[in-house]
Amino acid sequence: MVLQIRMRFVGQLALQNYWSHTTRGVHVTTSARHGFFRNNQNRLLFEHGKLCSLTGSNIKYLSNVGTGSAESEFRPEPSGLQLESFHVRDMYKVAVNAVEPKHMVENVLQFDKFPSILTVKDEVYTVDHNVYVVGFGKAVLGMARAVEDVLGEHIAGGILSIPRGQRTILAEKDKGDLLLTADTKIQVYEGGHSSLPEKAAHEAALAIEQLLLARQKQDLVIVLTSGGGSPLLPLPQKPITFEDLVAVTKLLVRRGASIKDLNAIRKNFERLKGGKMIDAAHPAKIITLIISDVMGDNLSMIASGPTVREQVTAHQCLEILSRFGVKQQIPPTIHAFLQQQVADEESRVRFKKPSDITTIGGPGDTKGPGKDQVQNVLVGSNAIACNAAAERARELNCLPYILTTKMGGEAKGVGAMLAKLGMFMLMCFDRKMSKQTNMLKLELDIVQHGVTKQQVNEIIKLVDKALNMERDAVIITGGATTVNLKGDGTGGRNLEVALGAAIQLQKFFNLSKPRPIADITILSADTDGEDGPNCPAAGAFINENFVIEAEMEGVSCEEYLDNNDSFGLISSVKGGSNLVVMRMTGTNVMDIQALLVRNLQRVANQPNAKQF
Ligand SMILES: Nc1ncnc2c1ncn2[C@@H]1O[C@H](COP(=O)(O)OP(=O)(O)O)[C@@H](O)[C@H]1O
Ligand SMILES: O=C(O)[C@H](O)COP(=O)(O)O
Repeated sequence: MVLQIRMRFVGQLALQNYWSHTTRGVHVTTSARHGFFRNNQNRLLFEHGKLCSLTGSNIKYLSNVGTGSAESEFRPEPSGLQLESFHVRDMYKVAVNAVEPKHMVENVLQFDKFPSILTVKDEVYTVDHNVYVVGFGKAVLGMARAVEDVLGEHIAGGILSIPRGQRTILAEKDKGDLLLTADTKIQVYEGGHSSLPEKAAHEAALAIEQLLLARQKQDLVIVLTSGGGSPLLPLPQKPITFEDLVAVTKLLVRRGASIKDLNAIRKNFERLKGGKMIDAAHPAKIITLIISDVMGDNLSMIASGPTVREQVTAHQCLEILSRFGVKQQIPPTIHAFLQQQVADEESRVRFKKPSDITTIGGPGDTKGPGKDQVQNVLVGSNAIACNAAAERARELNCLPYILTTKMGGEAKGVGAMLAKLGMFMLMCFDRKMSKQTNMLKLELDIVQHGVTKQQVNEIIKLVDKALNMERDAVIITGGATTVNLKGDGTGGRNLEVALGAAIQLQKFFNLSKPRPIADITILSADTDGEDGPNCPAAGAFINENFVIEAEMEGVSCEEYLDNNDSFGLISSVKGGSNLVVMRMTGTNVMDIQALLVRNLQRVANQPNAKQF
């Protein structure tokens, strides 16, 4: 059977072509150096005059690559996009659904109506129209709705500080179950959409402080915290002003400060963070329900630990400001605030024994006020999302391996590492390839990036198993990378991970002659649905062809990356079809990466491979 396909030229290509598809394969003649053909269903990609990839509604996998001739195998595919991209996106979406805030909170609240007893893990509370709810973060709206559903009329009041536009977006996405009830007693402030605090969030923080200061012994305060809570609760210590707080945050964010460093600063400079909320609510009891967006789920870090006591010293803050080279640029009020603290700390050390300087309620404190007043409960984390992604991978006939839920480091470097890992796995699938590329060097690079030797061995075993079981292999990672901002483009860390991966894959493919047949797909996306400020995408997925595809459209990945314009680039390639667009999800457990490496031998062995 011969299939004739009408094609149109894309880009400035001078191609002479003849393409027929028979039971045995695809035959191509081309004078193109680079380029691709595309019609509605099919895409042919050339590099250096050679056919290097073919994707389409029912054509994939070339077993012999070279100018003029190639064989293909039959495989059904949805709507012209590669199946792997559907798989990795599916894993990501299932992961996000698994950490939807409402059911995570419902899991830990057990309420007996008669006689009005609330049980949270091992703690028991008497409830009688005495519950106040405060919350700040990207996931607290759905969390508050769960509290409303469980405690109903017993809620006497409350205040939430959430990202701007979140209610509208969730309503538009048909996520009414994450919105508050019609007769809610909880007031909502919307403001802030990034690490930088905004005025509306400051007003929310002032209102929350007022609500807490008015609490009595018989009251129960439920504090809902989730990632993104820190910038949604800005309340500076005097004499620091709100504007000063914005200024110092801006300086640190631009220098690529991690959330750990930012939050250390916030705990010292602000009056509801680092456990200070316990004092504000005293003598009421507090239950804090937490969805984690920090690696390792350290509760004092999430939303800057409002109910977890930790004192950050002036010296620690000065070290952070120096490390990022911004010490000379901080506003004078902050300078004065820190100098005063240094003087206080020094006089305390001079006049007291070391055993006396333990912070009351801090680590090691057993008798400070508020010790029994607060119950901090972790209800959701990145690990839950990664496990769900792995489970989905199994359902999709892949063998998954969760490499880490603490993936940190510079975004594009992490992308490059994932690409190297993908190449390494490809060679494990097909040892012949290791003759073309130095496998040992790849392994060393991966280990240098923090993957342990034991993990490498486990990945090798995973690939062996995938070969035996005729499955594809998937590596799942979770965490949050950082970006050292230099340019003024639009983007986010996940888009930079994807671009870093694409560039690294292209380097391999340029070096390896002939160009290897590979199928490596890498997705990186933020579970909150928005990757970076003003970025309409959650992340992106790429494969080994992405850089060439970008070049075909006249754009250079490196240039865009240098300007931190990862969104600008990926949205302009193939109409942005590599973007993962979610809009706000109403949850936030950092990011997810999925690296899918196809077992090409499995595909070659498929019974329907020769149906065409
Ligand atoms: N143009 C950009 N390209 C890449 N990353 C960016 C860009 N602008 C900001 N970022 C990064 O985005 C991060 C903030 O993202 P955001 O979505 O606001 O917060 P969250 O960490 O809660 O997801 C910061 O780490 C910042 O360095
Ligand atoms: O933008 C930020 O600074 C982070 O989202 C902060 O996260 P956090 O609210 O957990 O501190």
